[in-house]
Amino acid sequence: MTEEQVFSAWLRARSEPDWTAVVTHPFAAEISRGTAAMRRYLEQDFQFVDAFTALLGAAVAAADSFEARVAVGRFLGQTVADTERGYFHRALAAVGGDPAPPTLEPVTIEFRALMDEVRLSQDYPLILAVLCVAEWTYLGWATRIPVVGESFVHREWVDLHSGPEFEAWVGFLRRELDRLGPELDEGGRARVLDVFRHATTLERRFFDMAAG
Ligand SMILES: Cc1ncc(CN)c(N)n1
Repeated sequence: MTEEQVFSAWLRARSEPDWTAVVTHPFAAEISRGTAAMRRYLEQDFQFVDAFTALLGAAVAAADSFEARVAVGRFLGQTVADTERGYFHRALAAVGGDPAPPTLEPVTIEFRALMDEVRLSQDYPLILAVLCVAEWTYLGWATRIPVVGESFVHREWVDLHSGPEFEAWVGFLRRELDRLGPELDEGGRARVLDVFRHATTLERRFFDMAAG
């Protein structure tokens, strides 16, 4: 099977032009240069990460193998609950951000609703679809940008979403979709595509919101 034939590549190809718009988004370039207005982005993204963490927990519960539960559980415990949590606390303090902002942007509300919906479905391929979009698009922009700014707020955010460990995590999510896709019937594949596309559109709108 060629790269283009695997399920994850099929999903990504059908999520254009939004996919390319996310990984080439001007706000991502702003993050890399360290000139972006990060406060609103980080405040809203901390609310995203809360629902995303719950979704990772659902993936542990819904996965169909011990090895998959371990891979997701390890990422949840070591990266999100440790490195990423620490980053958010330090970065929000540095930019004067509110960890519990009074207002959630419409795109934040919609993204959280999508994550809650697939979490409650306990449908592993649907859960994987959202996780894969969120991580693969971030790997996409974070590995494209050549130079990062001096501030840890920008540098660590790029580091968190690039490098061999993050690549391996995205590779795992893709392989899980590639393994499960051929086992789904047409309706099942269409549902995964629907969620994948919706999440990609929300990623684009999230960056649009951050860019102001
Ligand atoms: C909106 C969004 N999408 C993805 C990621 C990467 N976990 C994030 N932090 N925020």
